[in-house]
Amino acid sequence: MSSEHSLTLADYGWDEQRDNDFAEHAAQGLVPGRVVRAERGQCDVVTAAGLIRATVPPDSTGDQHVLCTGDWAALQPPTAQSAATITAILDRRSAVTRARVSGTSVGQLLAANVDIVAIVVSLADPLKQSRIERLLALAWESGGMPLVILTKADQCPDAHQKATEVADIAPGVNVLVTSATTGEGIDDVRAAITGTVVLLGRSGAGKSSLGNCLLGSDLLAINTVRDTDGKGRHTTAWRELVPLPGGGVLLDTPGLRGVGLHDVDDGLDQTFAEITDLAEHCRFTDCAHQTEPGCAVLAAIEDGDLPRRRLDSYHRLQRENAHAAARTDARLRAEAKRSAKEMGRLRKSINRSHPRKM
Ligand SMILES: Nc1nc2c(ncn2[C@@H]2O[C@H](COP(=O)(O)OP(=O)(O)OP(=O)(O)O)[C@@H](O)[C@H]2O)c(=O)[nH]1
Ligand SMILES: [Zn+2]
Repeated sequence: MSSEHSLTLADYGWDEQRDNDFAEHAAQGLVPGRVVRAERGQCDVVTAAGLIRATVPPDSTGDQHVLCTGDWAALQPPTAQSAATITAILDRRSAVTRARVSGTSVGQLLAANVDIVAIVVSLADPLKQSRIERLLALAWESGGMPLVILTKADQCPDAHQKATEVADIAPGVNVLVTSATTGEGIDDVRAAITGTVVLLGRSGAGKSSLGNCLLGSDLLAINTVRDTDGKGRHTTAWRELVPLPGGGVLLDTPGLRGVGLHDVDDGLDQTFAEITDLAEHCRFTDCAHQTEPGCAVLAAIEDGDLPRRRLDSYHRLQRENAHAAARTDARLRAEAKRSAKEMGRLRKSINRSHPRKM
């Protein structure tokens, strides 16, 4: 009996509101589960009966359901004849999305239903403010609450000075100083975590080390999990979603190389909240804070109240975001051209292979 079986769905973040919302699915004999790892067409899901593997059929338009770690789903439970099947994805309360590295117009979902988006930054490396701002925009946009966790404090003589610098570019965001080596700040992180937390940061930032600290001795439970699909098979599954001993759930993403922005207008406004506030006092409501007369943002720079770098960074990220939006528009136009005939053919073939309404 592994410790896996003493866990309940509540340990994975299931709550009363979800339970209420699920009533209509439950009436159809479906069960809830949370995706701990998603692949194309298949995923590992934690249900009240343990971890199972489920298939993910195409949705009613023929597109693959885009499932992601952290999603809650309604499942048709497995039978002697067939594997479990995902029939619906429950409404996401939040979603972390980035532009795809390939530069296509569709965003890539990194994590779903996260309450805290923790940006992990190593103090052993020089601070890259714009990188933090970029991740903050992504975090704000997700609908989760951003948090900055500075790691490797033991490698940095002026860790708290650095924390102040980071706090200056992260209005409204809690900034914590930690070390996985000395244990500094780990309790602060525990105290700051509610619900599901995702760690975002570049490779080597110290995410795994931090995760290990938070997990304590339960870490080994990550890799060995019993497959309970009723067929008695035992498999080893790599999971990206793990309950923390003191409460909360850790969502582990693979190290991020490039993080392109995708549709983050609001996220940028929250990241640069002091600029957004100043902008309300510009003479023109559509002021771009470039050369306009009566610009309150430029006046603040002039007065030394706002660093020039902050505005430059804001403009740069806005431009990048606008480019991503233009790509999306181009894709939507191209999709609209797809012939009705093609769509009809697609639908027929789906109805044949999946007679049940999704
Ligand atoms: N001195 C010191 N080193 C640390 C600390 N945390 C992590 N490291 C080291 O930094 C390196 C990278 O740490 P990881 O935890 O693997 O980083 P990561 O962000 O998970 O990296 P990816 O898995 O590649 O995304 C390892 O050599 C760790 O031992 C710390 O608090 N202090
Ligand atoms: Zn202005």
